[in-house]
Formats: sequence, structure tokens, C-alpha cells
Amino acid sequence: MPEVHDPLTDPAPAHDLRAVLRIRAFRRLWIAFGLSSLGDWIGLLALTAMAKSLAGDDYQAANFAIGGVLFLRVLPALVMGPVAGWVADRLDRRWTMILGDLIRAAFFVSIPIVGTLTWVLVATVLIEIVSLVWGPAKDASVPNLVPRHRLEAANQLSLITTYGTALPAAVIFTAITLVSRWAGDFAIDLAVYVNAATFVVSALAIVSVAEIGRAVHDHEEHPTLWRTMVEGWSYVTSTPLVRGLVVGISGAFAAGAVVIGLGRTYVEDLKAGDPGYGVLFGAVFGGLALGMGFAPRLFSGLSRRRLFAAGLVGSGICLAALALIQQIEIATMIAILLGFCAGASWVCGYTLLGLEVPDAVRGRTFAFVQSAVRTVLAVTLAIAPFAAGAIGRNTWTIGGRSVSYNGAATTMLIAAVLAGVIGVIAWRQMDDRPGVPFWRDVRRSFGKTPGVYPTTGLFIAMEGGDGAGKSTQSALLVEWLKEQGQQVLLTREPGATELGKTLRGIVLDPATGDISHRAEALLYAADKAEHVDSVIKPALKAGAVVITDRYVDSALAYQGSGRDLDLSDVERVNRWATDDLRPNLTILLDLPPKSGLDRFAGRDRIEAQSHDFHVRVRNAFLELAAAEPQHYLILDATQDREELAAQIRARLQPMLPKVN
Ligand SMILES: Nc1ncnc2c1ncn2[C@@H]1O[C@H](COP(=O)(O)OP(=O)(O)O)[C@@H](O)[C@H]1O
Ligand SMILES: Cc1cn([C@H]2C[C@H](O)[C@@H](COP(=O)(O)OP(=O)(O)O)O2)c(=O)[nH]c1=O
Repeated sequence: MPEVHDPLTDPAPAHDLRAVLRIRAFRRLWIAFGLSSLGDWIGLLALTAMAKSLAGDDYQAANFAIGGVLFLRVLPALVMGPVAGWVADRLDRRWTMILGDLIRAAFFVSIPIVGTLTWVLVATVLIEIVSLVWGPAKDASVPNLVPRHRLEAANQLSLITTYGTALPAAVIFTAITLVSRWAGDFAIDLAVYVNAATFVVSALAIVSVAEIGRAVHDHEEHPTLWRTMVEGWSYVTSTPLVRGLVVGISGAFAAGAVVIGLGRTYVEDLKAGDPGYGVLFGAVFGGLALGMGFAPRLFSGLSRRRLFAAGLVGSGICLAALALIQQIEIATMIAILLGFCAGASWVCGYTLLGLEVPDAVRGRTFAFVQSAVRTVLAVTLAIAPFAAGAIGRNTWTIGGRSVSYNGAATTMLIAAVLAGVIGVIAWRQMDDRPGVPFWRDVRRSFGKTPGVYPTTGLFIAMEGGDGAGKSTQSALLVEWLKEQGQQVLLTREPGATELGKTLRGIVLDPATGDISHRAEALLYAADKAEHVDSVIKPALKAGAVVITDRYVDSALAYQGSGRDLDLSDVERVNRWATDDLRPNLTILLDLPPKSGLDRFAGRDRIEAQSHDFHVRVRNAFLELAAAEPQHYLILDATQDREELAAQIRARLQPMLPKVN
């Protein structure tokens, strides 16, 4: 693909992943990185399989060998993570990556040639150490290749690629082992060679990215792992919600890790061999990707906290089913479901952490979570196979029938119970909708219709807390749109119609006092119904750009989450009221509630609600946006007016109706 555009002026929105890939240098680095990740996963599968076969037929020895490989994979990161970053900062990044790839390729080639278990283990550690320097060199060069506003999308792409390549790796591994089954152990050797080849190709790809250049030495301090852990720990332990989240996220990881750690012997017990292992591994990671990608959208009406805890309990149930149902085809289905549940929890946990942890400690908290997850991963990967080996193969004779029950399945069952217990504890600590039965929530949140998006004109909603700057930005936007020759209508809720004015008087006048929350929701909904029918729809039909200052999201946030109403009830009422007409784009001006309310002095009936109420409202807005990112532009409203206006214009430019 030739470089036909300037990445700085690419009009695509900042979160558009394809726009990052249009940047040639980044695209090449990404290809190299994708290949290395793919190679890494194939290598992991091949080395565990090799460790097993080198350990011989002894169940215990095989489990110990696999546990050893997996544990040694994560050990260097634990011990040397921060040091590796420091080293990477002092070397030429491009050469670090090229040599890193070549060295890893050489180590992988050496493994089948030497062919001893000791060398498998030693080489695993050495390869991992090289990877540890390679990773930060790559991460640090990305900001030099992409413009600032695309950095987040670039990071997201890196993350997706790191975990996403596990699935094709599993497919390739399975294919190699199936095709060359007749070749015995050579199949595994072949997988290791394929893996080495991916590193060589990756090195070649990096040779062509001259832009990476020499590391600009910065003096930014890298906090030690120890300090990160201590600071994160003190914040996490003193905040119940965050404590629940961290324990839960670690639990979700541990559930996945148990399957990976025990998978090799588990499939052996089911007589499914190497191809079976590849399939099971791919199933867990495929499910994980599905859960991360689709669960929040699939259950968009379910509170994130509930989805988080439900995912954990679900992982536990799947793990138990996996232990009890000893049949490879069914086990594969369950493994997908298990990955899905763990992925749903993981992504909700991360979103919630992002929402609930204040700016000042967020960096440290995330660093703590990363370290905690690595530790849990290392411990689980190491302990699970050892526990399985220690339990061994058991056969009991009950009533004349012999029942065999093996260490791998027993250990999974124990882990299942632990995951379930953690899920229930997380549920208890975090449930934000006590009294509303879970299944009713699920039923209502599932399988919603997608809503109606206008095809003539353009419908834009401004949303955000009180004082976020919606009126200011709406006015600036109207001015710009008119300059572009657009027909524009600026309107607002509540109070844009005659009926609306009366309703606005009632809902906002402090003299109204406390009214039933359902009545309040219905008054706002009545204002919307009149607004949509008599103002918004006719203007859109005439081809205008309609900007509304507040719309349905305000009702979902203020009445659905601020008040103690059922979010899905509020949603249904509002869908009905608006004929399910949705904005083509919602601009969310995000601001901590206090900053917004400090911008002015008077308080109407809603603004006078408690601080907690406004925090719930803010989080609800962010969750709505996170569930459907393609229809949202989230802006940090602490920026100055002009900066905000420029970002809004950049996002809207490609969406505007054609002017004759
Ligand atoms: N980006 C900004 N930075 C600082 N103050 C702002 C900004 N945008 C608006 N304001 C001020 O904040 C107050 C609330 O802005 P307004 O646009 O009325 O918010 P909203 O319509 O969301 O309630 C006004 O006094 C406005 O001048
Ligand atoms: C549209 C809408 C607004 N509201 C609230 C949010 C605001 O506090 C108030 C509208 O007040 P308004 O003064 O128009 O908004 P702002 O303070 O942002 O300029 O009504 C709801 O609770 N539900 C809704 O559906």
C-alpha cells in the first residue's frame, strides 16, 4: 500500500484502527510484531508438548516438566521486567529488535537439535529474557511512528495482536501436528522451526523501518517493581470496590491459566494428543477474544459490575464442567464458553478500574494489576501441573465398574470451586442493583434491536454532566456548520417545545420537591416524545444537521443510574418515547462532577442532588459510550473550548451531508 496521505491530516477518527495501519512505518512494525507474537504462541505450545514428550510416560514427571516450562516463561518478567525496560532504553531500538528476533530464532532452532529437557528449560528462560528487552523497545518506538492522537488506537492494536495471535497460532500448531502425525515427534520439531521462521521474517520486516532510528535517551525514571507494588497495594487494599476488582481480575486470569497449564495432560487423559491440545488452547483464547469483543455489547443493558461478577462465576462453572465431562468435543465447546466468561470479566474489570480509580493513582493501580496478574499467572501455571502430578492417575472400582479420575481433572475441579467463590464474593461486594433479580436483568439486556439512525440530515447529541460545556460547544459547532453552508437546527432537552417548556418548569423547579422517580422519568420522556415528533424528525427529513443539547443518554444516566430505577425500564420507556431514533453521533463531554458544578453558582432541582448521584451519572455516560464506541466521541472536557471545538470538527467533517 503506497503512502498516499499524510498521517497528521488523515480525517479518520482517532479511534479508527485502520487509520493507524495506513501509516506505513507503523504497519511494518505491526506486521513484525504480529509475526513475533504468533511465533511466541506456537513456541509455547510446541515447547510444552516437547517437554511432555521428553519427560517420558510418567504422569507426574510430564506434569512437572510442563509446569516447569510455563513457570519459567513468566518468571523472567516477574524478576526482570523493570530492568529490561531500563536496558531497552539505552540501546538502539531498531537493532535491538532485529538482533532480538534473530537470537530468538537461533535459540528455537537449537532446541530440537539439542533435544534434552534441560535445554528446553534453559532456552525458555533465555528466549523470554530477549523478549523482555524486545517488547519495551517496540513499545517505545511506537510514539515516534504515529501522531499523538492515534497512540491509544496503536496501543489497542498491539494488545489485540498480542492475545489475538494465540488463536491462529493454535490453528497452525494443530494443523502441523495433524498433517505430520505420522512423523511422530518430528511434528513438534516442525512447529518449533516454523516458529523460528516467523522471527526471521519479523527481523526482515524491521530492517525496512528506518524511521525507528536511535533511541532518544530520556531520563524518565522507571519506578522499581517493588515500589509500584507497594504503592498500588496500599491504594487497592484500602478501597473495597477496587479490591474486589483486582481479586476478580486475577481470578479470571487464573481460571484461564488453569486450563492452559493442565491442558496438555488433560487432553492426554482424553486420548486427544497434540492436535487436541492445540484445539483446546485455541478454544480458550478464541473464547477470550469473543468475550472481550462482544460481551459488553451483547449485554449492553446489564450493569458492568454484575457482568463482571457473573463472568467469574460462569468461568468457575465452565471449569467444573470441563473437569467432569471427559470428552474432547464437548470439552472444546466448554473451553470456548470459559474463555468467553473470563474475557467478559476481564474487559469489564478493566473498564470499571478505569472509571472508578481517580486519575492521580490510576497509573500505579494499573501497574499493580499488571504485576498481580503476572504473579497469579506464574503461580497458577506452576502450581496447577504440580498439583495434578502430585494427585496422579487414580482408578477406583465402584460396584464392579472402574472409574478413573486423574490429577488434571481433579485440580481443575478445585480451581473451579475457587473461581466460583471469588465470583460470589465479588458479587456481594460490588452489586449495584440489590433487589433486582439477575436473570430479569439478563433477559432484558439481551438481544436488543439496534435502533433507528437517520439517513437524511445528521443527528448529533451533546451529552455530559451539568456545566460540562455542552451549550458552549453546541454554539461553536452551529457557527462552524453554518460556515460550511449546512442547514442547522440547535435544540435542547428538556424544554424545546411548548409542552416541553411546561414540563421543564415542573422537573427543574426546586419548588417541585421530591417527586416519584418514575413520575420524573415519565415527565422527561414526555418531553422527548413531543420533541422528536414535532422538532427533530421534520428537521432531519428536510436534510438539516440537528444538534440536541441532551437526549436519551441523559435519561439513562440521570433517571436510569442516578435514581434507583431499573435501567432497562428507563431504556424501554425512552425507546418508545423517541420511536427509537438514535443520534448518528453523540459527543460526550466528560468532566468530574465537582469541576462542572463549580463552573456556576445556582442549583436547579437536579443539580442539587448529592455528589454520589452525579458520580453515578458520569460513570453511566462513560459506560454507554464504551458499549458503542462507533457512535460516540468522548472528550476530556477540562481542555479549553477551542481545543474541544477542533476535535469535534475533525470528527464530524467526514460525516457531514453533502452541500449543493
Ligand atoms: N472548556 C471550558 N473550560 C472552562 N470553562 C468552560 C468551558 N466550556 C464552558 N465553560 C464555562 O462553564 C460554564 C458551563 O458551560 P455550559 O456550556 O453552559 O455547560 P452545560 O451546557 O454543559 O451546562 C459556563 O460558564 C462556560 O462559560
Ligand atoms: C434530558 C434530560 C435532562 N435531565 C436533567 C439533566 C440536567 O440536570 C437537567 C437539564 O438542565 P439544563 O439546564 O438544560 O442542562 P445543563 O445544566 O446541562 O445546561 O435535566 C434528566 O435528568 N433527564 C433527561 O432526560
